[in-house]
Amino acid sequence: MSPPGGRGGSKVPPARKLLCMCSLSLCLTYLCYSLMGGTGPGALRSPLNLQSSPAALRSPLPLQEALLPSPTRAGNSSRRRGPAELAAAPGWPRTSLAPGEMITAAPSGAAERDPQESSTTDEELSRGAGSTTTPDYGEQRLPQALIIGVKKGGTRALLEAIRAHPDVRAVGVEPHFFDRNYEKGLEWYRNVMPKTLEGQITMEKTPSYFVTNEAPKRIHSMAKDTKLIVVVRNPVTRAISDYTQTLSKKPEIPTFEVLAFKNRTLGLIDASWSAIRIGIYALHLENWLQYFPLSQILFVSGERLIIDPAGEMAKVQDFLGLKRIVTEKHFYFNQTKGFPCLKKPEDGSAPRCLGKSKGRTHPKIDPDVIQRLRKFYKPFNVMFYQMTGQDFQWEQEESNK
Ligand SMILES: Nc1ncnc2c1ncn2[C@@H]1O[C@H](COP(=O)(O)OS(=O)(=O)O)[C@@H](OP(=O)(O)O)[C@H]1O
Repeated sequence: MSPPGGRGGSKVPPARKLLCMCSLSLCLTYLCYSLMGGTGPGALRSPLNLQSSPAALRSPLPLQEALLPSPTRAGNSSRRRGPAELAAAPGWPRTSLAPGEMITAAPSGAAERDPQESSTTDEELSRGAGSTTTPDYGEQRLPQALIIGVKKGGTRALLEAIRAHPDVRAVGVEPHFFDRNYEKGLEWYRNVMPKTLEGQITMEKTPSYFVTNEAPKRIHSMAKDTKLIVVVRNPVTRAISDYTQTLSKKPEIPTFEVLAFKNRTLGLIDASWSAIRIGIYALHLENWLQYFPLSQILFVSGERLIIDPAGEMAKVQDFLGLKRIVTEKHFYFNQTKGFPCLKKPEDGSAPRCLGKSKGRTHPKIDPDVIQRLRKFYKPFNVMFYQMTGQDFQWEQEESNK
């Protein structure tokens, strides 16, 4: 049985596909128009019934190209040979965490720091680079693979799991190079990276790259063969998670229900609110496809990363051309946390769950608002499935509730 998030999960007849592509192309155009202020900034009623909008007459985005059948993933056929081939130790990683990193040793309750919660400073970056997982040899290299999003998708869980691989070295903090720190230059970026041996992959994660307009071009100009990983999650749940994070820092903000609408009586969703906008994955992906072929982007299901972390990690390792070393043996389900955690490493340190800013309890949201948001996202989700060739089954997931 192929997993719900797996490639080729949706078979759509060509004629329907074309029809779907056309209507979704129009609705994406309308969305761009709306965001640019065509109907008031970010105000959207329903993308599908606005195809007669003047903006729909011109389609700025080469969607046909994006919707072509996807080629075979480049990474699958070119497995890397790193030091792990020679010394593949089963069990938990030889990697250790930097002081102050956000993964906590569960029983000790040690201080955690979530880089997403606060801006990363230069000082933190240089500390992070030197001490994450790196012995004091090798070279600092620019990353060959990036986790580019999405915010609240499960990016931290994915990074920590892939860091368990001996052929991967990653920065613990988020460098935000391609959005906030680009003017500092590539040498600054390289200096943020841990040292690696020949054959090891350097990685970082900064979830805001996925929604940064300039990021694809910038990454492409650094290295056009950079492998990109996007962890996606049901956009409605993602929006609530995003809101929950903001609420934890600013308890005085209005309710989710208030922020979600431009005009609640008219049912106008406020797509200019970042919590909503980030979840329009098709819109952002279109930007990446101007620079990178689909075969260079791996989409990981945030939902499956929780229910089957080893399954998703197999796909990630294949994509990166790595031997499958991170397997089910590395995970256990922690009942208290309610999430999978990394098993006790062989060096005797404690098992590792993500910190308390991951897996927060979400506030209860008015079911009508949730319903309205589902309707809002549905056409964009369908478009995203078409573009990626993967059905993430968010609609099915919702109808089961
Ligand atoms: N193993 C494990 N442990 C804890 N949490 C997990 C795990 N796997 C995925 N998740 C989900 O990750 C969500 C946070 O996503 P990110 O790490 O991308 O957030 S951030 O953008 O870096 O702030 C977080 O969202 P919330 O549940 O809304 O807090 C989790 O649902």
